[in-house]
Amino acid sequence: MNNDAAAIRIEGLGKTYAGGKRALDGISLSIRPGEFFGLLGPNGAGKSTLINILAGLVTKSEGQAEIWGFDIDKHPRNAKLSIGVVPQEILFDPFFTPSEALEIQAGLYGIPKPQRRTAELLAAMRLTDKANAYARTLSGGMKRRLLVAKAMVHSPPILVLDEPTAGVDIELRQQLWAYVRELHAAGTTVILTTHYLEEAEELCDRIAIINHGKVVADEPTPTLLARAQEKNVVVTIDRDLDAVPENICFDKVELKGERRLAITYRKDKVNAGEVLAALQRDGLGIVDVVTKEPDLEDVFLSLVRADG
Ligand SMILES: Nc1ncnc2c1ncn2[C@@H]1O[C@H](COP(=O)(O)OP(=O)(O)OP(=O)(O)O)[C@@H](O)[C@H]1O
Repeated sequence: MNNDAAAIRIEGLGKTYAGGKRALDGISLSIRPGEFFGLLGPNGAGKSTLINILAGLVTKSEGQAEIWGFDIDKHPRNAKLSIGVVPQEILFDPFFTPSEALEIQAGLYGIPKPQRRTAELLAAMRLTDKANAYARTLSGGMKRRLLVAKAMVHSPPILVLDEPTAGVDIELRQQLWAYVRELHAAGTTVILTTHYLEEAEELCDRIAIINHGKVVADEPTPTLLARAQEKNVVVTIDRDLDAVPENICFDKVELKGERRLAITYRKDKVNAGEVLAALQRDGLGIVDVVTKEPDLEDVFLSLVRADG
């Protein structure tokens, strides 16, 4: 790879499935080497289609994609060697053991026996005890870990995780992230699709949001968070209220107990001072104010809503 090359470069990528469904509609993205990149979007946004094109499992309809500097059409073999994908679905041959599954996978990539990492990957995924157990006897979490190990047999510089923690319990999720973080710290570029927004917020340096097959945001995580337009404040006032005060400053206001108002306002339209002044104009004294920083969920919803 050239020094200036992106880990992944996607230009005008489109996919129309047989039957006419337009799953990707002109996606362009550039992911830097070493980045921890989050790909978010509602169900059906096109995330898996995008990943499956990169993995060589789905053919694109138009556009270009390069993996580690290798065009997926011109250099499919090198492109494939540069990426490891942990798929969403757990699919294994139930009669192979984890050890065999990793050996077979390494064989598919043409990795000579002495260079295989089977024992090391099993240990990293805490599967050494299960090395010789049939895959069908593994728990859901163990199967998930085996998928990560399978994606790493050829030591790819890029690891893609397609919703790896869906249905995975918290403890296991944390183990999985600890390992992925280790890989990332060692230089692996990580791309993660997830529905768990707090997970993306915690792990990813940069996040792209796709909706209806288009990129609606692609920014460093803090910038994206700052873009949330909805702000929430909870104001405690000095008297009991039996009705909610209406004001054009507020987008939404809810009574939380007798003296607490949860107010949502758009920070591009008003500031907190104006919101509080509006309450004071109604004759309400302000005892306390608590503000909540927007989380990714807020940003995500406001962007997806803006996009229609
Ligand atoms: N093989 C296929 N044939 C026809 N349509 C498909 C096929 N695979 C996906 N689609 C459609 O393309 C759109 C994008 O699907 P995709 O699986 O890429 O979305 P996603 O963002 O990964 O969603 P999810 O989070 O639910 O996995 C959806 O409308 C889906 O129904």
